[in-house]
Amino acid sequence: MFLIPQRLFCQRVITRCYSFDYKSYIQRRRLKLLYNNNNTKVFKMSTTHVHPFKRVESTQSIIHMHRQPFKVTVIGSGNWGTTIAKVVAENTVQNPHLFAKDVHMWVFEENINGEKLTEIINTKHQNVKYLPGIDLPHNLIANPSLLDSVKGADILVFNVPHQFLPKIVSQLKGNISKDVRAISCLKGFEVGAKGVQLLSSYIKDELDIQCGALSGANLAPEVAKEHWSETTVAYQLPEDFKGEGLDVDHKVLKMLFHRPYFHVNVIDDVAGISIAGALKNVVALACGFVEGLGWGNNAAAAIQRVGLGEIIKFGQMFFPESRVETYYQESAGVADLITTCSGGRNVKVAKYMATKHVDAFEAEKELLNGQSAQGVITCKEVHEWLATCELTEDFPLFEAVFQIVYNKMPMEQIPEMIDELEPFEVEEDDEEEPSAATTTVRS
Ligand SMILES: NC(=O)c1ccc[n+]([C@@H]2O[C@H](COP(=O)([O-])OP(=O)(O)OC[C@H]3O[C@@H](n4cnc5c(N)ncnc54)[C@H](O)[C@@H]3O)[C@@H](O)[C@H]2O)c1
Ligand SMILES: O=P(O)(O)OC[C@H](O)CO
Repeated sequence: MFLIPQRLFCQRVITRCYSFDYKSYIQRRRLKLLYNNNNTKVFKMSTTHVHPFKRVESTQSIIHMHRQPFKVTVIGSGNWGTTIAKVVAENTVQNPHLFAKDVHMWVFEENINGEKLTEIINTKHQNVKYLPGIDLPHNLIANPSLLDSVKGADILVFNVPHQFLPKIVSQLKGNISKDVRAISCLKGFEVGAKGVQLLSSYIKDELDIQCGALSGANLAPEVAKEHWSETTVAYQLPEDFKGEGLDVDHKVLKMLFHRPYFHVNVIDDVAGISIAGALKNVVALACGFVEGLGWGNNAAAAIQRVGLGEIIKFGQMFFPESRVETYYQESAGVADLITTCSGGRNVKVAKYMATKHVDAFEAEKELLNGQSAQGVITCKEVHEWLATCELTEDFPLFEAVFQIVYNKMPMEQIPEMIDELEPFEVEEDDEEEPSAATTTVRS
């Protein structure tokens, strides 16, 4: 009696989800109705590969029949916060078996010509200040109350400029169940008593919830206009993972963020994607300086080459769990460095500093209408951490950016500041009298 309607329902869902996506066919799995430990019916994926030109079930077929749909809240409503909220709200409508339709977006309330920004978003369905001209789904609800917006949420998507995170987290402390799962879309670090911390680790430690990250080559205005791009989501299953169909896992996250115009790859390397995302903003400032000086593409490429080296070195030194492959294989790695250095806000701010002879804060204020160039804060945090470790000389580009932004060091001196003065060892001739085994010289 029970199985018949359930099968019919299942077939209807599968029919809706047919796809002809050739590229990802090898990742697809046939849907199987299995029994879990509690003898409840759940759907799992078998390892059978499906022919690319046959109709296949997409990952949308992952259904759980015994759990309420996940309720999702986006914390933040800036340029990227609103864009990701749009992506998420589009997916919750299309996957009602998996997600609750309505997505709350916490908005730091402000008045726009006498009207509240939340009211404008909820009536005109546009964020006129931070993402003008983009229509938002009607199931995206702007909420000015942080605590009300997270009430009953199963998944929190953090997306604010990282300087505001500590205050938000302190307000949430004690008001969040430890079963909640989170994804941080922020790019930056937290530098404090615990040393240099990933923002996902900071959220995890402060709120006692599992937290992954989303990062990629994603200029928000392009994603908002639904121009194709890729991103990387990284998430590790928590120790108290409740099981497939019952808890957030890689498949659920793919369904939450993947759109036809926003292709998601889900991996485990939270540290790798977070380090790349935070530090590329510092490199982008240096890129903006040389571009603003009119030095052209060769100089910009040199900055990116040195910058990538320092990003990888930073990761290896302070987050040995991060994987070097992530930096060149994932959208969150070198691809993000390239896109940010081509057209991001950090590069714009730095170019403006070079051409208008203003400081970073003035440039940000004059150019960005309340948005944030995160490299300005990150270069200071990185400097503070490296100074604590007495390692500033090992990261000459990061240090040069800090000195230019905070100590008025002339940006024209970048080439000298980042010149690689690596010591190298010269073998003594075997036949000569033994003296010191090696001599250290500088190039
Ligand atoms: N914009 C992009 O293209 C992009 C893309 C990928 C990642 N990111 C990252 O996403 C994160 C969020 O960036 P964004 O572009 O959404 O923000 P943004 O730069 O547009 O910043 C504006 C936001 O900050 C909020 N704000 C201002 N004062 C505040 C306060 N006192 N407390 C709390 N919030 C306040 C504003 O209300 C607004 O929502 C950043 O770490 C950024 O690096 C941005
Ligand atoms: O505009 P930026 O410089 O903050 O960069 C935006 C994104 O991080 C690019 O992926």
